[in-house]
Amino acid sequence: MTELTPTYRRVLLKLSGEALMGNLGHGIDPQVMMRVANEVREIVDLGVQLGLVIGGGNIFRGVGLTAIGVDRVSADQMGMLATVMNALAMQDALRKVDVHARVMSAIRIDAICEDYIRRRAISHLDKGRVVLFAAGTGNPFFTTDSAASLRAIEINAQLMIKATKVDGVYATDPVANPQATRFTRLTYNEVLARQLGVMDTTAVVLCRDNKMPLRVLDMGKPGALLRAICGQDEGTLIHSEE
Ligand SMILES: Nc1ncnc2c1ncn2[C@@H]1O[C@H](COP(=O)(O)OP(=O)(O)OP(=O)(O)O)[C@@H](O)[C@H]1O
Ligand SMILES: O=c1ccn([C@@H]2O[C@H](COP(=O)(O)O)[C@@H](O)[C@H]2O)c(=O)[nH]1
Repeated sequence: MTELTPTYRRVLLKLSGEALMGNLGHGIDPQVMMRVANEVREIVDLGVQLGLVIGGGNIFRGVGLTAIGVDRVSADQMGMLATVMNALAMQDALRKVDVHARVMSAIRIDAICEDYIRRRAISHLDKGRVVLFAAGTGNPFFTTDSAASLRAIEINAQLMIKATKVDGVYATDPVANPQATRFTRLTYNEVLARQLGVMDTTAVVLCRDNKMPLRVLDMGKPGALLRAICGQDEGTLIHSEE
């Protein structure tokens, strides 16, 4: 077996909340959680500093709640709290596989986890702890993709990974159109011009303007994360113009 060497020293990984529920209709599938925790351990064991942002779509999404009459700001606050629950669950799963992890929340919930303070987050990363950035940006009307882009830039990550339910960026949504073709490489401007819906525009623009490379890959594919971190051609790479 060939030995894997990491290409990146510090990475921000965005995990799909929805993918955490596996085949369940809601919540967290413990098997999916433990599989991801083990993959994170492999990456940390290689000496890679890892920040995590987990979505909340397996519990609440603001837009879904407004559809049943919840005020948008309250709905988004519920969505952000859902991301805190996922982060706490992942912190626990990581502890079970002997990975030191700290949840840092953008909304103050200091009886449960630390507040997000950038310098403290970087200090945790330098000590080899995984930092779970919870509660998104702390503001309504955003998504965890935007939060992931923001944190990736703030911590000077060398790569952001969006691990999701599809194995890359396609010409059209592959869930709606199974014939769609996958890109191996794209620029952010191409993503915007073609209106490729894999990530919201705010997140795309933040990454583009701050030259943050992004790899989109399948969270359900064993070993995909490790291969991406070792610079292998996994999913789709999105980058700024050369
Ligand atoms: N051009 C495209 N290429 C790839 N996926 C696309 C495209 N357009 C839309 N999608 C959809 O984007 C989805 C991924 O983004 P989405 O924000 O919905 O999920 P997530 O961020 O992984 O989940 P969560 O919000 O729970 O964290 C895919 O499941 C896919 O159906
Ligand atoms: O900065 C943020 C991040 C998230 N939200 C709300 O949380 C849910 C869940 O996040 P997903 O990215 O959809 O998984 C989101 O729908 C928003 O309602 C937020 O308000 N601000």
